[in-house]
Amino acid sequence: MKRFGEHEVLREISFSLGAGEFVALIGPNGAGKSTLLGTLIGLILPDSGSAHILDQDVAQPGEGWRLELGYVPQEFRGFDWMQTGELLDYIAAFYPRARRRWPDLEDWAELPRRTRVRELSGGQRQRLAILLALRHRPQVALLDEPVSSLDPKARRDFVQLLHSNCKARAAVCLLSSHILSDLEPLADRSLILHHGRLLGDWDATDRREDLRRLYPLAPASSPQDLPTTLEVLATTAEGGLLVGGWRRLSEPERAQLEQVWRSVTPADMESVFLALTSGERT
Ligand SMILES: Nc1ncnc2c1ncn2[C@@H]1O[C@H](COP(=O)(O)OP(=O)(O)OP(=O)(O)O)[C@@H](O)[C@H]1O
Repeated sequence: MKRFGEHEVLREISFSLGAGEFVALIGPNGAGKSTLLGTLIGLILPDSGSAHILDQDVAQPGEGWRLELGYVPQEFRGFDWMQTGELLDYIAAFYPRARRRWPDLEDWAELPRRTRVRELSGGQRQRLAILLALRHRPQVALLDEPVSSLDPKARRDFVQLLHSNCKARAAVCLLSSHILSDLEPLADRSLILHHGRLLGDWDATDRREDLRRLYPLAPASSPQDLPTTLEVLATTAEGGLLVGGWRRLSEPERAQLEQVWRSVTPADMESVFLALTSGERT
């Protein structure tokens, strides 16, 4: 739990991150994503509770743990007077020589080494923050909206690079973003945060196969008529439903249900996000 004054910003959140997982952290503005990431990196101290990544208690970092972390902040500030090359060399000095390079990431960033940080464009500044945080190929990458200022090609290439690295090195990657189309095809899991609570933690297969959006075909369609194996997770303003448990239905049950409800496949990340955060949850 984390409180700022009287405001409870994170509540009863529990999840674990395992090796090789590429996880999307999504939620509306003010949901608590940055606070959660700050807690995981050890920058923000929770008032109660604990957080573990790869079995490591983040409040009690063991020797070498910091070397295995990479954190991309939502906004990169400071070092304005330095040239980007100087800053990269300066930060590299904190890491052992063998950990200072990720050539593909450096090629992707295409940063002019002699330009001062204050003269970089917003997107270049974001590329610099990414390079500073990840060039040592950490085992745990925590990224707070790292792609919001990047152009579409840079965004796509970066997310793919990050994903390939995560899989090749069995690293953990937790990435918050509002651009769900980037994450949809790659995320193994999606965590949905709203008002400081974790509303959902689905792995991609569960979300695709087990969740469905249903829309009434007849005015008389009522959630009470649904098979009891289905769980209604949220209702939307248009009378639609987000349901879980689709996998457990037999073919005849699905056919019967589809006479009165139109089932929309798949329940993609965006529709699940919208139903849970703007619909009425049950
Ligand atoms: N240092 C602080 N002092 C007081 N309140 C804070 C502080 N940092 C964050 N908050 C509050 O905590 C809540 C969560 O903020 P947070 O930045 O974690 O949200 P977020 O999900 O990252 O939002 P966004 O998508 O807009 O970046 C907000 O209501 C915010 O006003």
